[in-house]
Amino acid sequence: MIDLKNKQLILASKSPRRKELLAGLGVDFIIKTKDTDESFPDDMDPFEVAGYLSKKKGDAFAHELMHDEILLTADTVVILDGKILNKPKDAEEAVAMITALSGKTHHVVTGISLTHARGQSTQQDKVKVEFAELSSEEISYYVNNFSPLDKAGAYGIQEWIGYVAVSRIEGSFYTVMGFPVHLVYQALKKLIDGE
Ligand SMILES: Cc1cn([C@H]2C[C@H](O)[C@@H](COP(=O)(O)OP(=O)(O)OP(=O)(O)O)O2)c(=O)[nH]c1=O
Repeated sequence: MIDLKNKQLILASKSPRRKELLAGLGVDFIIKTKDTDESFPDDMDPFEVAGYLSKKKGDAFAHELMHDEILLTADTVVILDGKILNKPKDAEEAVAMITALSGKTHHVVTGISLTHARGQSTQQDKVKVEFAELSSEEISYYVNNFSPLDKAGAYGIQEWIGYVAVSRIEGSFYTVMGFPVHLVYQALKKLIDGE
């Protein structure tokens, strides 16, 4: 459905979920990765951080882009009580994060950026997620049997914990998973059609 018109789409992400979801859109792309600094200003509104970091990931590649290349970058943050929960550094922190999310409502924001020779566009999508109360046995089971360490907020909605804990979401499931496919589709179409 999206004709890239001889443009080369590059997904700059190490996330297997982003690769899988972009492939599902039916566009051809290649993957390039690089470690980028994911720091942000202390006084930044937490709800602006995902867009800011997706742009920053794009900026890290901007000087290397050829004129026919479009670079796609993304970032996901989990926000609980006005504070960002990053990726946990170990199992103990993962347990603490999920315990904090248990029985409460949080937000997940994913930002996406398209960077190309003529500029850059960034958008964000915000989702409200309600978690049921989880027992400490359930939390330990998840942390010991799945991979919370590469996920913002220490959970993957697409995994076991998503089945048992997520009682309600307002917004796109895919945004929580780290890739708002509907926004990517619209942004790519707009960029290609606008030329
Ligand atoms: C909340 C949530 C996050 N996640 C993932 C999505 C992201 O991969 C990760 C958040 O980390 P990010 O820093 O957004 O991305 P990343 O470092 O994994 O990948 P990149 O190379 O693109 O920078 O958490 C899920 O898979 N499911 C979920 O339910």
